[in-house]
Formats: sequence, C-alpha cells, structure tokens
Amino acid sequence: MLRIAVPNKGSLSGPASAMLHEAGYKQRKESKELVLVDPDNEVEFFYLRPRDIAIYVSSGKLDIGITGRDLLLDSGANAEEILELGFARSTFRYATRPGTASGPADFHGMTIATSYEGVVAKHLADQGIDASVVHLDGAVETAIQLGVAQVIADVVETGTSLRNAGLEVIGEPILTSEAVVVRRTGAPADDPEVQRFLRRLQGVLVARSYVMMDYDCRAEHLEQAVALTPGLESPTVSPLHNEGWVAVRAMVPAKDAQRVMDDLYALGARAILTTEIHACRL
Ligand SMILES: Nc1ncnc2c1ncn2[C@@H]1O[C@H](COP(=O)(O)OP(=O)(O)OP(=O)(O)O)[C@@H](O)[C@H]1O
Ligand SMILES: O=P(O)(O)OC[C@H]1O[C@H](OP(=O)(O)OP(=O)(O)O)[C@H](O)[C@@H]1O
Ligand SMILES: [Mg+2]
Repeated sequence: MLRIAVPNKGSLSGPASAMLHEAGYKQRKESKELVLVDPDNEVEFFYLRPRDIAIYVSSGKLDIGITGRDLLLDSGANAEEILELGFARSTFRYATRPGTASGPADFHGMTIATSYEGVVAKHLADQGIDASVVHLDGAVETAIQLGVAQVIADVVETGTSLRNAGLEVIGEPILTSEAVVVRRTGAPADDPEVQRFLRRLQGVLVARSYVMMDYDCRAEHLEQAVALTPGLESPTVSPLHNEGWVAVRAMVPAKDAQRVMDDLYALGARAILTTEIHACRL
C-alpha cells in the first residue's frame, strides 16, 4: 500500500485534497482526521504539517508527499521533487522599508526575519552576505514595524501583504515555488505504485488545462484547421455525410480555446463545440 503525506493546514491543504479527490482518491471529511486508508486504490494518506512532509518522506517511512518547493528546500531533507502540481504558486523574496537598501549586498550587518531560515541562510552564504537571521513562525511582515529586523524574507504572491505593511521587494526572487510531489532522493523511479499515482495526478493536470474541441470544416481547409488545433498527438478526422466536409476532434489548451474558435470560424469551420475533460491518461 502506497503511503502518501498530504498537507493538513495552510495554503497547500485545500487544493492538494481537491486534486487527490479529482484523481479518484478518497479524502478526509473533516480536518481532525490524521490518517485515512483508501483500500480500493491501495493508498494510505497521512495528513501532516506542510513543513514536516519532506522530512517524513526523506526518512523513508512515507513513500511520497505533497509539499511546497520552498518548504522542501528549507527543510534540507534528503528528498526531491518528481512532479509540479501548478497550485500554491509563489515567489520567495527579500523586502524592506523604502530606502533601507538598494540590493541584498547592502544587507551586511542587518537582521533578516523569516520563517524560511534554511533558504535564507543558504542564499546569504552563497552571496557572501554577512547578515543575521531571526526565525519567526509567521506574519513576518510585521517584524520591521516592531523593530525585530530591518529586512524580511517571505512568500510573496500578490504582494498585498507587503504593501499593507509599507514594504517593497528588494532584489531578484530568491526562488519561485509551487506545490510539488516529493520522494526520497534516489528512490526507485520505476515503482509501479508511484507511477500509477503520478499518472493519475498528471491526468488531473491535463484535464484541468485542456478542453476537447469538435468542429466541422470543408476538406480543402483541413490542413489550415489542423494547424490551429494540432492536438497532443494528432487530431481525429472523420468523414461527414455531406460530401466535401470532415469532422475534427482535438484537445486544445483551455486558455486558448476562445481564440482558436474565432480563428476556426473565420476559416469557415462550423458547429465548433468545446467540452470539459473530466479525467484522462495520456
Ligand atoms: N499567499 C500565498 N499564495 C500562494 N502560495 C502560498 C501563499 N502563502 C503560502 N503559500 C505557499 O504555501 C506553502 C506554505 O505552507 P504553509 O502551511 O506555511 O501555508 P500558509 O498558508 O502560510 O499556512 P500557515 O497559516 O500555517 O502559515 C508554501 O509552499 C508557500 O509558498
Ligand atoms: O503576496 P500575498 O498575496 O499577500 O501573499 C503572501 C502572504 O501569504 C502568506 O501569509 P499567510 O496568510 O499564510 O500568513 P503567515 O505569514 O502567518 O504564514 C505569506 O506568508 C505571505 O505573508
Ligand atoms: Mg503562512
């Protein structure tokens, strides 16, 4: 039975469970449940603090886990990412009050507050910056106002939290993060249970980002139409009862669907339909 770590709180928790549910797995009904067995799919889910997940996985007690790339790197655990999941996207950045510093090189001698001490200490060492780091559990943006630090390093998504605290980002992002599936570094890549789990999640990612498009077009326009809708492998083309017309079916990136429909219509295609994909295996 595959043993999988799932975030039990915070930004990762809801979207991770939603993705597992879409992939056909049983998920807990209430947030106090810590372990859930899904016998039909031969998996066992352990709901753990997001920060701890890479550590459990690196110990080998759990086979795989869902966590944030930033949390994985911060933990220093012997674990590696094997699939990007496309949610909880963020950057990790330094921020200060305006006028404090023009770049990280000015941080010498300053104190930097963060919840990601591992990431920050490594970045400072790599850049040869001699600054002290103070660890805070959260609400790091307030540390400057309260005089605990001159600089913070924190997760930034929209930048609203920084703006509200009167802070501005300094320097380039230290890293970009999103939710990822992790396993112990060097664990066998061809484990069939892990492969099946990854295929299911990949199926959800594709189902979320593509639509199925069907349309009819004149045979003489087929090559131009197919250039607009190349599909993943190759579009399905079927004859229509009306001579000189064909029906085409192809997967199209959801974000492009309306533009592609306009272009197909302009080409003379008709009965252009899109339908949602609920699940797939590529
Ligand atoms: N506002 C946000 N937008 C996108 N991703 C975020 C945001 N805040 C945190 N994350 C991501 O979520 C993960 C952090 O998990 P964490 O449990 O700390 O979330 P949290 O929402 O900050 O919860 P907590 O309230 O427990 O601190 C990291 O991978 C981080 O990059
Ligand atoms: O750029 P934004 O869209 O404002 O998002 C970033 C903020 O979201 C998270 O905070 P969270 O609400 O989890 O509180 P925390 O700092 O206590 O973890 C993160 O730590 C930042 O503070
Ligand atoms: Mg947080």
